[in-house]
Amino acid sequence: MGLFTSPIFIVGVALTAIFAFNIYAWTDRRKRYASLQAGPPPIVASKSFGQLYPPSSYIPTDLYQGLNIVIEMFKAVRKHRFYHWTKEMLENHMHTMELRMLGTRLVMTDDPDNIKAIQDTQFWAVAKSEEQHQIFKHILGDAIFAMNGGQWKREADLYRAHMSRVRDSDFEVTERHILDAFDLLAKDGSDGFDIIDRLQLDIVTEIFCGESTNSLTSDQQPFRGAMETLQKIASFRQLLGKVGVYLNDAWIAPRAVKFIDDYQDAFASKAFARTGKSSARGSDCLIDDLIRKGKQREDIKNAVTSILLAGKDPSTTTMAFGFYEIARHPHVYARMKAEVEEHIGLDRLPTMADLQKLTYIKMVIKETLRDHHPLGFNARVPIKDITLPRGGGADGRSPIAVLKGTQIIYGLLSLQHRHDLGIEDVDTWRPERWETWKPHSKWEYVPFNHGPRICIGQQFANFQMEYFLARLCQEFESVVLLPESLPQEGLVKLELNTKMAHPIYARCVRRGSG
Ligand code: HEM
Repeated sequence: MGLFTSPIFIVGVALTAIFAFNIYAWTDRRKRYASLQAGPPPIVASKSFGQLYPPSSYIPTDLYQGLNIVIEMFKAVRKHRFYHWTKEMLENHMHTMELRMLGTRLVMTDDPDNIKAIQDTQFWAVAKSEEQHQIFKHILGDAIFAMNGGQWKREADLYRAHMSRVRDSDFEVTERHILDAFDLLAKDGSDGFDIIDRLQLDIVTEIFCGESTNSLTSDQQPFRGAMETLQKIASFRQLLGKVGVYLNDAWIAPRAVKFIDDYQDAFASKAFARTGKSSARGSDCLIDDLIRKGKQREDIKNAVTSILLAGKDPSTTTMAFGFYEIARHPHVYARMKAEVEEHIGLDRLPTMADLQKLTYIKMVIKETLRDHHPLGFNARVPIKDITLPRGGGADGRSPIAVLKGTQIIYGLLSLQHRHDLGIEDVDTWRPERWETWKPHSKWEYVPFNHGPRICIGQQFANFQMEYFLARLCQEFESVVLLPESLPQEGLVKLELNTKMAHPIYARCVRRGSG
């Protein structure tokens, strides 16, 4: 065996190359920090969270550093305590910190000034990352959620025309599916989360994709099952950072990938068939409109699952947590019922003008969005070296540098639970707070985003949630949580959004039945 082929030589060369690369990367980063006149935020170093590496003494050992953090993170996710885990770290690191895990560096923050910079003042300097795009490819594809720049703006304009308002026909569609949902809710032992999720799926498929899935009237839920599998895998891949990008959903769940592909295909085929007929140019739903605007088959397939996720998941989570809280707080439900009886009565369906008068129900929704933010976290990547206003210096109030390509994760759930921002009983669900309280700044309450990338469906979502709660009050005398429901305060299941960790078993008694 020659010198150049001996294992010791090869290992030696590899180690020297890794070392040289690390030194180069380290020197480069120091230069860039110097030109931005700011350093990285505190770096999370150990299990105790208390120790920090001052940025200046940073040792170039990215590859293995952070293994302990990765292990802790997965333990927290398994116990549905990822949110607690990040919140504790953020509190111990002045609300902005750097995590180094398996070769990935990410900045995490729940500082309102940083969130303002990301969503508004430095909006064009940050983007949705290519890594996220790859990880969520089978769910979100190349549609609006993955787009950036001019392409995103054009797509958002197309969506806005359909999603930013409520049409008269939306009332009829919503009511029809709500009646199916109420039949299931009236049965003891059913899971409120499951019913609300099916309700939202049926409504959104009908309104935006032209045909309802009618999952409430079927025992088979293959689409929801496949989507849940892919969302779980994507969330897992996301936690693995760069390593996760190289995994492939099809290796882990080939059947779910195939099912979703076929499902998108079926929707696209029907939509092209509808819009292709010269006599009837399809319906006025979003999907048909996208085809009329020239979108190709692959765009339509991507749009189907994006629309379903955007239109269903956050509303489901909010409505389900709202339902859970109402079932635990009978005095809240009593006040909601009184409001509906006063402004609408029991004999007719709510109109848009009626919904505007339901100020207490609006508070119930606002409080649910505060206490149980349905997205929980969000992410962006700078497309050039930038500074964010907070997180540096001894008190965390000086700017920090975030280099191009670094993942920035911002915590919305933890932002809305910050004790130090002056919110009384911050961890208590209390709709009445909204009678006298409002956030100091709009950047302390961010359920729908602010800035250019604000939720396009905000008005539609509020309509759906208000209508559902008003109809619940008209239909059911009482909604009471059953003892078999496990407590789920602060627990969240990470599946792209922050879903409920456990089913909600409640007894819903119809008016006049008892
Ligand atoms: C409680 C319910 C909802 C909440 C809290 C919510 C929240 C959000 C948030 C925070 C974003 C920004 C995502 C990002 O920055 O990556 C977003 C985007 C979006 N939402 Fe919603 N959403 C809700 C319901 C809906 C509904 C019902 C629809 C459809 C009718 C919808 C359509 C969209 C769309 C299309 C986007 C993409 C906007 C873009 O990237 O420009 N949302 N939503």
